[in-house]
Amino acid sequence: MGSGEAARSGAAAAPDGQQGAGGRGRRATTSTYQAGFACFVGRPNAGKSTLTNAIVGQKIAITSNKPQTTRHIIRGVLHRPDGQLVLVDTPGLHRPRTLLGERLNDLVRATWSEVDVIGLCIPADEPVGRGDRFITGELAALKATVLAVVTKTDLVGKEALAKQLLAVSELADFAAVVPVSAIADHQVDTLVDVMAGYLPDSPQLYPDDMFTDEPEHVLIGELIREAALEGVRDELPHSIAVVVEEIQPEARITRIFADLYVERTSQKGIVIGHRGARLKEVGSTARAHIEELLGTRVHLDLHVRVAKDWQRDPKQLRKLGF
Ligand SMILES: Nc1nc2c(ncn2[C@@H]2O[C@H](COP(=O)(O)OP(=O)(O)OP(=O)(O)O)[C@@H](O)[C@H]2O)c(=O)[nH]1
Repeated sequence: MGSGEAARSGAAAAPDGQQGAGGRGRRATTSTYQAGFACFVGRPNAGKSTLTNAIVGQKIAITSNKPQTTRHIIRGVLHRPDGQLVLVDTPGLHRPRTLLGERLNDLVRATWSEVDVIGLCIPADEPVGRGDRFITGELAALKATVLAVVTKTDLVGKEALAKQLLAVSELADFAAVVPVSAIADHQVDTLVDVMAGYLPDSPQLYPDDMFTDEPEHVLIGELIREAALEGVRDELPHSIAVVVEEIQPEARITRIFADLYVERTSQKGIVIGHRGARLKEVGSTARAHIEELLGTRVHLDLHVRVAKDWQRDPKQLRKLGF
């Protein structure tokens, strides 16, 4: 798979240094600088966002226990003395039912074709299934090196994990199969080492102090959306979009004006809550996270608006940034 390295499998199989010189995705045998792009793919809920966060060590991608909450591509830059691993976060590939679904799939494929290393995430606690086979097939034609990452290993015992590693390694000729638990912080560093080993020789891609190249307003929008979804995911799983209209930095405070879009008037009530209690809570939760992100005090002005059936309307989708 990928650039044709010898296939490796087995727990935490690391790429070795004996695979010849040069070429994309080859491990350098010297102390050269390696940098490149990587992403995690996998079925919804496989643990991609949680793993990305664990690696970058910053709350940049939104996670939830409901599928398909990751919408924007968010990069995290991991700085190492010998290189840079740039993580790109993608939504899950899924059967498109709406225009939003189709756009998301296009976005996913576009990302896949631009990265050097892809980690296919398969949870340790769920059997390898049709979805995993489908994604594996889609990955086969790419130039990237593909690793399998068996996620959530804290949820299973040793024996079940061994079986899962075997089942996963039988799916395809992965460059490596790495078991990992982002939540228990088990093997996360090993995974990074393995991924970094497949990056091409390259000059530094981003300055040392850069952790993400996502525009501030997108990150802020994600933090607001995450806060707004808290507790109402069952009622409105994919019906909330956020547009940050204005960010005004002042001497001691940053003023942020944002609109929260729902699809129907009935949903507006859910988001606002009794006498505005929920919206107030959403505002203070989001504000705390934004203050952390920006390192300043924040005044957050939230408005809830209805954009009828925005998921199906191309004009609305464009306006909402899709
Ligand atoms: N126990 C355990 N749970 C995990 C681990 N990693 C992720 N989870 C949980 O699995 C659920 C899904 O995780 P996400 O990181 O949102 O999954 P995702 O693949 O990004 O999901 P989509 O955005 O839907 O594609 C969340 O409830 C996480 O808390 C892990 O290592 N151990």
